[in-house]
Amino acid sequence: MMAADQTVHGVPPSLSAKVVGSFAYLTVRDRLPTILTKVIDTIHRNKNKFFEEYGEEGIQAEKQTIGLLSKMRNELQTDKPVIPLTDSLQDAECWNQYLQKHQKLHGDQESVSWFKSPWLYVECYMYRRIHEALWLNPPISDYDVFNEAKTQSFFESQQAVMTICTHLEGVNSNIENLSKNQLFEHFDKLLQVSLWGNKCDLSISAGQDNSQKTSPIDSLVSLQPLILVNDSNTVWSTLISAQTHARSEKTTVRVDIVLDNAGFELVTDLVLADFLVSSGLAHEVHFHGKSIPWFVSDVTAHDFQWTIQQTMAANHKCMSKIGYQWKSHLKDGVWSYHDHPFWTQPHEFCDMAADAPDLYANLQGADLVLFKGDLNYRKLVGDRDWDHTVGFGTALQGFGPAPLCSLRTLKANVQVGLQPGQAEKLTSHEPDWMTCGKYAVIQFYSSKAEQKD
Ligand SMILES: O=P(O)(O)OC[C@H]1O[C@](O)(CO)[C@@H](O)[C@@H]1O
Ligand SMILES: [Mn+2]
Repeated sequence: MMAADQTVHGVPPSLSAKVVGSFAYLTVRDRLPTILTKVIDTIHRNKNKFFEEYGEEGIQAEKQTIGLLSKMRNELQTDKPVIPLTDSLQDAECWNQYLQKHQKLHGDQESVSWFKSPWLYVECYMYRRIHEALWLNPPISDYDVFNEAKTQSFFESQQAVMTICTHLEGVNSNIENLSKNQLFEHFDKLLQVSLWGNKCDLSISAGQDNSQKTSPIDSLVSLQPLILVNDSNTVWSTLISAQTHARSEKTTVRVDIVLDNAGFELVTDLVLADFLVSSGLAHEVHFHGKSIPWFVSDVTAHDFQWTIQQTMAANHKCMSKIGYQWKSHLKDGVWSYHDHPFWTQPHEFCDMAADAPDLYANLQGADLVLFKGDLNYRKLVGDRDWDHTVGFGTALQGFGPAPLCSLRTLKANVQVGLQPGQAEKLTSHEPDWMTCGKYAVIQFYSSKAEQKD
């Protein structure tokens, strides 16, 4: 039987809470129970709302959901085995098969547990169990327990949202007269705004306010040295060659954005997508979101529509104008929103071709796929204990449906593709450089000829 903590064919072990004192360990020991306690509090605080909407049934559902969540928190804190899902949702079978696969790998059921199993697996599992607890309790099955935090974070970033919309409006108003160099400069800025938008997630802060308070454009220069890998030139040349190819073949350029967080980050992604379309760099943008509430702040279909509605309804001329533009992009099919159960499963992305072949085939139709955020990065590289100098292409382990780029602020202790000595230097100055959210990467990979490693 293969031990999960061995390096197999050069692939290092998964990060796991079994390494006492590691970031994974501290997350499972401290941050996940804190998030669960907040979830329980939120449901309890909404008791009267449930009563008003559903009467006594709503109160019963609230109690039972809290019971299930407290039980899970106890399982987590006492390192109990991971148990199968009991709801009959579409993906439950797949989750249970994944569990069986891990049990077989270890030879016994006890060793698949909160602290002993891969961190990526158990952290994803916690969010799926939160969904199960609600789902088993109609009439509150569809309640998004993170909704309040997401809307609050959007409103707390209002000033920054207005600034970025005003900036975009200025760029768009003159876009036809811009030289290629000027276009690149705007592209580069908006790519970085979208990158730093990823600082604003609510999972690393265990649900505490983490919104954008300063001007997203003015801060770019001072943030530049904190980008540890910056492949924005390659991303640009990928788009330019896609454009040239599309012209000669009379086809279109399609960019996919695998979204991460709602709130300010989503606005920065929409701003980038708007620029891609208005500059003619892309003709179509496909957004990919989550089909269930996920990692506190991740975008669901509801958050996506809500954000566009709020932008339209804003009492600010540029913002509202841009909101209407976004709505018409959706109506015209220039933009589209997609979700797929694979995004809320625990798999590494190298499993996608085998486990979600339809999604893999879909992404193959893109000229560029942008993966936002930390969790997507962890899944791209399998959340494994890679040496920092291993190439991004190697860590992807065969995943590469299209040229891709990760835009990620570092919030978990995995990072590949660094120069020899770069990690050591960072560690000597700032031991928590991988988890403090201060550093970032714009990291590109393509299996085509221009690939980097
Ligand atoms: O929203 P992001 O950028 O994916 O960040 C969420 C990250 O926060 C964490 O909860 C930090 O441990 C990770 O699990 C996850 O990678
Ligand atoms: Mn997130």
